[in-house]
Amino acid sequence: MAKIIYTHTDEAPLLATYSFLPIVQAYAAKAGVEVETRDISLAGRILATFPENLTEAQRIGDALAELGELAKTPEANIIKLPNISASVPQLEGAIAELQAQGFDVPDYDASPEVTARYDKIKGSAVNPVLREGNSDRRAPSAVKNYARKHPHSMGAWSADSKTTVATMSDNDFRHNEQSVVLPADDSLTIQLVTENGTTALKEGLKVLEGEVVDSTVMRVAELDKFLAEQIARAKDECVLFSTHLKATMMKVSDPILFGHVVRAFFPALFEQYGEVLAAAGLSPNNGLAGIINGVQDLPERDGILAAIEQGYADGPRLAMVNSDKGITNLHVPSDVIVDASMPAMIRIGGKMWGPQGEESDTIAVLPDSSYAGIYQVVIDDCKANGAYDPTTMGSVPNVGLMAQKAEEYGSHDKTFQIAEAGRVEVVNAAGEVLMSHDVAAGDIWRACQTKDAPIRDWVKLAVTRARASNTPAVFWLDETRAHDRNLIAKVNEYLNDHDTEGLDIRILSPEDATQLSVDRIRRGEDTISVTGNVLRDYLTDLFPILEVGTSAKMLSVVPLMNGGGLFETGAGGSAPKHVQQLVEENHLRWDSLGEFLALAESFRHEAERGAPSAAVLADALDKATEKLLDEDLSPSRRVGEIDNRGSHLAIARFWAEELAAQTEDAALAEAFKPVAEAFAESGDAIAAELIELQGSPVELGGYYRPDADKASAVMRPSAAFNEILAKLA
Ligand SMILES: NC(=O)C1=CN([C@@H]2O[C@H](COP(=O)(O)OP(=O)(O)OC[C@H]3O[C@@H](n4cnc5c(N)ncnc54)[C@H](OP(=O)(O)O)[C@@H]3O)[C@@H](O)[C@H]2O)C=CC1
Ligand SMILES: O=C(O)CCC(=O)C(=O)O
Ligand SMILES: [Mg+2]
Repeated sequence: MAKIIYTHTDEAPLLATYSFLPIVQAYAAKAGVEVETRDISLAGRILATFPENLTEAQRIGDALAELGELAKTPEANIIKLPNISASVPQLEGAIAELQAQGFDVPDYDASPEVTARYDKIKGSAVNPVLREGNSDRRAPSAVKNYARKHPHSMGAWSADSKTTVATMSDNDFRHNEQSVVLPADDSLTIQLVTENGTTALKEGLKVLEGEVVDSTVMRVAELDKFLAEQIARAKDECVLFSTHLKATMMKVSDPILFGHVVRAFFPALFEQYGEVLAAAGLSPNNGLAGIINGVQDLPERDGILAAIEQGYADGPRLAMVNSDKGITNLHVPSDVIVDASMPAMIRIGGKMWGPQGEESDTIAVLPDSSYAGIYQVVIDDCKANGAYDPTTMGSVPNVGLMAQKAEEYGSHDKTFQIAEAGRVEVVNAAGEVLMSHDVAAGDIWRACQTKDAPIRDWVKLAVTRARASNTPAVFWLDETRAHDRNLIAKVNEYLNDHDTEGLDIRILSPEDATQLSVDRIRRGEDTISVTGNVLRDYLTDLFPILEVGTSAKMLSVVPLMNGGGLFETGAGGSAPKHVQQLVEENHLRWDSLGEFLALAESFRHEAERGAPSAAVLADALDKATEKLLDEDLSPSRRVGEIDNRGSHLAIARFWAEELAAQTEDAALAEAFKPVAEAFAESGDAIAAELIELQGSPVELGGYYRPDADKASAVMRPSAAFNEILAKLA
């Protein structure tokens, strides 16, 4: 039997799964397609890591490792929902919850060995394992048409907006980059050479012929100087200070950068109490909230809290995550994540929220300048020409290089905070020094690898998409960056392997590519962005959020390099604030459009492998999705209106109608006739019921690991709806 794996993840997408998966399983079974789940949630991954701490009954297998292997085989057909890439505060929260639920998992800092095991679960630990292919993310035409007909709100931009991006002009990752292309398979050593001797930071790093390896360093003395300047500048210019990092995906480097921002904002706190905080194990890398919670029992508590208050008083106004609750940009490193936070700011006219809940211009600090410039181009364009118009604007789909832990994605085990001044060298097996950087104590040094096969595959995917959509494609590569120069040479070479006759394919720096793309979207023209991994992440939130209001509506396909398919649902994350709304008022505004789009592609993939009924399911689902968009039945943000469950009802109903009406597969039509009839009879009443039940708090029995029965009861509250699905059993 054909088999699709549907991932069990976290937060809002997990809750949506409790409602949607039973529908999918019931419908797919009729077409001979089995849909199984695998638990890759943060809680599940923690439990799978510590079997020896659990009872026999509590143990679960390592589903991520299993799917990682599956992704390398032609059999793979995986639907991947967004999952938590946990920061340390999130990881500690999940551990505490599991302990309270009776799982005897150790504390994060129980021992260095335990911390090392947890660090493998931390941050972006799922996506790089499953993404054994490059990425193809775009807004399908039904979604673009919907946005043109029902434009989302866009804040106004004013020419005198003081919002700006601040980034380093030297001494950062971008400016210190060195890059080599390996002439043959090799084994590398990364070593720190100091006056006291040589220490290996990493040995036996296997590399393949044609692989691009780069290394770089962020010099923290210069970083601190830069941050102090930006804090003073925000105060002078009376704008909010905000910082936008990726402490989740860039799990080693970016929490350290975040910690520097916290220190820079509260200099007196760290000058006076730095040692006390360090002795109490409280690191600024994990945010202000951890420090405030952690000092409650210390004798220095009052002085420390006063120093924090003094920091707020002395500094500029800080951008807020939740001004009602006093949660600032610096409270938790995973609250403000650059890919989603910068577009959200741009969408509302270059504003963030200040301490009094006021909308305000901001200096957006992105310390490393590798990619920060693209946002300044967009901001300048909006200042000059006003906000974009979703009813007329073109689209910027993306072809992203990410397979086999390409570029920054794979840097985690090659990122080091330098203990002692000296020189970091990358040395090959023959003892030759390939790259070398002088470093000071505290500097952040990192290396990245990009294998040749994924680069070839990426170029091919770009040409394929340019041809299929008859759209110009731009490689966003910067000839003043060492890594990008190596990539440009490869792109030029590999383009020769393809028929590019009549295609418009260019290579431009990220800033020039942004300018070209925004000029074209204003004219209603589309431009494919072909980018490395970080820009893939940034652009697949930026353009969708501007074009269609959210990255939830993206089709996000990963053609796996060994022939399987990974179908991601949307391009956004797990939207923690949606869970809060469900718990408080029983309304889930998660939009499952990404799931609908991914599922159709996954069925199609199954059909190509010999399950013809799956193609019928796919086509009917796509038609149902179009109808759902047409009739505006996506979840509303407000309680008392259609939510995630109501939109699942709509998709189930339209999908059944389409299946009953089609003539390609008589058995399927027959099977779905009674279902369509049942929906015709009671669908409207169920829709009303799903709205009426909203308004009061609900109990899920856990945040990271909700109780399955409780979550299912909340997400499948309509007996009438459940009975209709039961007809298919
Ligand atoms: N692929 C993956 O696995 C990814 C995982 N993540 C993880 O997700 C978590 C949250 O990250 P964050 O940066 O806040 O990003 P999110 O995308 O989760 O949230 C940002 C905002 O995007 C909007 N949004 C995104 N998806 C949907 C959807 N399906 N339905 C409705 N609205 C949506 C919401 O905006 P609004 O409420 O304004 O409508 C939401 O508040 C983190 O743990 C992060 O690590 C992040 C990105 C990708
Ligand atoms: O892997 C992650 O942490 C986030 C990934 C992400 O944001 C994306 O793929 O768009
Ligand atoms: Mg992203």
